[in-house]
Amino acid sequence: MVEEKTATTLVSADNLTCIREERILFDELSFDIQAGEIVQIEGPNGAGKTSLLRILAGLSRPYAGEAKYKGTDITRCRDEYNDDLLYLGHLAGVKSELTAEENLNFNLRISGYDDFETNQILAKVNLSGFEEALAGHLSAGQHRRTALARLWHTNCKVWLLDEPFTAIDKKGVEELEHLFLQHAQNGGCVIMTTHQDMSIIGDDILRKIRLDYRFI
Ligand SMILES: Nc1ncnc2c1ncn2[C@@H]1O[C@H](COP(=O)(O)OP(=O)(O)OP(=O)(O)O)[C@@H](O)[C@H]1O
Repeated sequence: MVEEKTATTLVSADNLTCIREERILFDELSFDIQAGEIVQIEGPNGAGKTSLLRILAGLSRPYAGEAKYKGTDITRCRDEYNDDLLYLGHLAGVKSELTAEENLNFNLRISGYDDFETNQILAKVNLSGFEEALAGHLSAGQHRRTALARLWHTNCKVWLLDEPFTAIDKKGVEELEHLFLQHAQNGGCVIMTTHQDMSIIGDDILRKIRLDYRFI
């Protein structure tokens, strides 16, 4: 029984505590996220959602507790975890001085991919005709789509996404929801923060982890 659970657990929080500026954002937070799950970290502004995602990504350290990948502290399996992790933060690594195509090309190459058609991937995020546009000249939604494009070409199982729907129109949100469902069905997991209501991923599918801050 225990073996079965361990086999499908991808990401775990094991008694995570995060303190910022003398404020406990979360305390002894524990959960396991299985392959096939779509998870929303929810809570008010400042509750610690981004802080939690950054800890799960290994970008910052918790005050106490461990973030784990397949049952191992992520600091002890960093190479394997990094190979399986796609993290898209607020700023999402899009450089204004590069074109949409150059940005995607760069992001896929530093992730180790060398066999892809940037134009085909950009078409999936509705950026056909904008391949040569400087990212700094794109609209907010198009800029965000440039960052999100790499979700359409990845082998990473664990997707950690900070506000993926920001500035994305209704149709784009639905397309992303379909992609998340497909990723979960293929054995991946999606862990995201969002204040956006979803229309395709219903409450029967979506798992919510709520953060509510309190003071020391
Ligand atoms: N490196 C840091 N140093 C000091 N304080 C920080 C740091 N990172 C985050 N904080 C503080 O921790 C709190 C939680 O920030 P966080 O970005 O995790 O919240 P959030 O739940 O993602 O908020 P939002 O919904 O507004 O995006 C905020 O009050 C923030 O100012």
